[in-house]
Amino acid sequence: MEVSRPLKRKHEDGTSNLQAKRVKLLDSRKLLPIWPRQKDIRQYMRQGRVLILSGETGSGKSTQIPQFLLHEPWCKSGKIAVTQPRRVAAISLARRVAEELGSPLGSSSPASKVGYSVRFDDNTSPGTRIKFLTEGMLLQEMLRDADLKQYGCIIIDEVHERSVNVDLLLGFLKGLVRKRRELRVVVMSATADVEGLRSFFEDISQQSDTAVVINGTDATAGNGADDQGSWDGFSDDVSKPGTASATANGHSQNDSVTTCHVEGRQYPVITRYLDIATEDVIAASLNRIFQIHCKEPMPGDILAFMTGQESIQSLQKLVEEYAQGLTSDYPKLLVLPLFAALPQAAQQRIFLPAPRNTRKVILSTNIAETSVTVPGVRFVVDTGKAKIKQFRNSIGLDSLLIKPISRSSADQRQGRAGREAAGQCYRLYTQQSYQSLDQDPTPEILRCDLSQAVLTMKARGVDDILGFPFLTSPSREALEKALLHLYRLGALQDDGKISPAGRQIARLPLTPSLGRVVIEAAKPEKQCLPHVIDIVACLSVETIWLSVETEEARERAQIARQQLQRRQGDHLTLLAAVQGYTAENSDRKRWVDDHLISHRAMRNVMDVRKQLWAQCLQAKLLPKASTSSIPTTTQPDEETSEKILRCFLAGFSTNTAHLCPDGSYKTFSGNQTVAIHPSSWLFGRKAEGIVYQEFVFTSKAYARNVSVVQLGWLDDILA
Ligand SMILES: Nc1ncnc2c1ncn2[C@@H]1O[C@H](COP(=O)(O)OP(=O)(O)OP(=O)(O)O)[C@@H](O)[C@H]1O
Repeated sequence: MEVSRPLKRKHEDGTSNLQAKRVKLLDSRKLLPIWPRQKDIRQYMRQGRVLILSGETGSGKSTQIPQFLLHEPWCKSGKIAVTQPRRVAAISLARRVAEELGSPLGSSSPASKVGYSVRFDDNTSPGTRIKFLTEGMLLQEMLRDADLKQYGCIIIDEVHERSVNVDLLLGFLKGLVRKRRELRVVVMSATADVEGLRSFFEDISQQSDTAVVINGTDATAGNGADDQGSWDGFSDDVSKPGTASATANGHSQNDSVTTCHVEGRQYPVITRYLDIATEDVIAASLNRIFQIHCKEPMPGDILAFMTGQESIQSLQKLVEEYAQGLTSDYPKLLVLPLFAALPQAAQQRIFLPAPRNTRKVILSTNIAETSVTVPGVRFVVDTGKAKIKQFRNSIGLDSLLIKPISRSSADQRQGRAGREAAGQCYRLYTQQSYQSLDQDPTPEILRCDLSQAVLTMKARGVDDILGFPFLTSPSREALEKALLHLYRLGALQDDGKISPAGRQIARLPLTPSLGRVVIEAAKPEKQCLPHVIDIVACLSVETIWLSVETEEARERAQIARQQLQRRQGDHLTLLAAVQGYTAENSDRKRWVDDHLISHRAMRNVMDVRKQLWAQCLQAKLLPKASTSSIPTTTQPDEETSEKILRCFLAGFSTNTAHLCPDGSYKTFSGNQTVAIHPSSWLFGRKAEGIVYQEFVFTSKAYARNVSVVQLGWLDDILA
């Protein structure tokens, strides 16, 4: 008794805190533009199986729709999946919806109703009813359960981004709603192409044997009035069932596809443009951040959209330097970077309130562009640019290019202000430039290498790739190229079906090329998987090396990193860095400082290394572990070094080049000139052949992460 009483009280306190928060948040939920539409939306979902929902940013789509549907009779036996393009949004939305429902989050309690699942982090409990997950994770789940039987409803959020994964999901879901008559699908965004989506789903009833139109009063649907349990009442402010308001363009009740538009945003956002265009967006951002900081009252955090990790880190340095020069009359500034390669814990810091008398300045890539509400943000600074993945036909590879964003991306960015109060958005480009932007981003499926997408389809039983129902069909040539690439990787058999190796690759959270490297390294004749995992983990972050800008810093780095550098190139140098770091047991911080390596990046590498190790154990690519900790790999001898590089060659045979008499390098496929990037250890050195991980375009075509290969090794592979 003595022991259990305090525990019980703690539990009760925890529950009552959650409930108090739920009640408090209910008042703000009722003010959202979507709130008065909930009865309509529930009604649409009883009558039809697919709802295409558009509504302004901040109207309440991502947080409210799953809650509106949770207690519907048709949803009782299934979970609700809500997909997000990025993990940062999936996690923050799950946290918010758990609070709004008065539920613990994820695996923290069996009573939790809300959880999330992102790459390397499944935070759900057996009681999870609403699961936020990245698009890639839902596709991964389809490997185990092709019909997604655990779900009664799939919500595809932010569909306008048109990632390859979203297009694949839409194609699979079109087939699934035909097959599973009880499944409901909601597709939503602030800037969705509603008509295109409606006609995509239009024929789900016509072509189906099983599709039936579900009547709003039949036993399957029920009227729901008694089914709400402890759900927060909605009947106070809603319109009558079935009454479509002027803005709702729901189709007839016999139609399986319904469209609905939710009008209005909660708070206004004033948008300002530059009068004269600027090229130097870093200087313009710096200027704007300090103008806001010095003129605008507190509270009011700033969210600035930059192109990538490098521009974020440069701007962070500048803002911090300038902030030191401000007098104590001004509030303090807390700069928080946000980009994909940042560890999850560091990403989540943006959601914490700023300390007293401090203004948060979040410098982000487009990962905060959609779905997220960053508490405290009143000002958005938009550079109008983003790094966009694009397939370069000339070299046959994907590369990241800095490009102007679309108008819908600009509107999404603007929508990050005005979520808790009125906001302002500063666009660092002219109004004319905004007008000339494309309305929507080009679907990724039209601009990227499709190998991963095709492998995803093959692994989920789609043999006729050309017959797959794509929302926008990629070219036949692009699909054939992907099929050929997968065939060369050994992921497809002669008959075009997926091979056993292809299945293993599809289960790894890696590109097919890197997956092939891992599979190769596990072969008995190679046996270098632990080394390869160390290297692949390093390649998952943008770079582990701290940037060195001045000549003096470069010389210092040269000396500091001398012990780690390997004449064979960057892959083995990265391996030496991981080995040095993991072998250092007393002071890793000092070790990274001594070698001019980013501690943050290295911690991230350790995280990915751990996850990859676990996945390889699960896939039986590694022998069962005798200990739970990952051993430090040994320095590879000459023979092992060759094996490691040959593994990379197996995955990246198309990323190879040979030395020409004039000292330049020409790619084997495409005969393009390519230079070794200055960040590479091989920069300025000569080798008869090279293999590289990626192409970067700045002033010219550069190969990054490069290693030496012997031309003889290539004969086997290119034959
Ligand atoms: N983590 C949070 N902290 C504070 N308020 C939040 C949070 N998440 C959501 N909200 C509130 O709920 C509102 C609705 O958010 P929600 O994400 O559901 O809108 P949305 O229509 O999906 O927006 P978008 O199209 O921009 O993704 C926000 O404007 C904000 O007021």
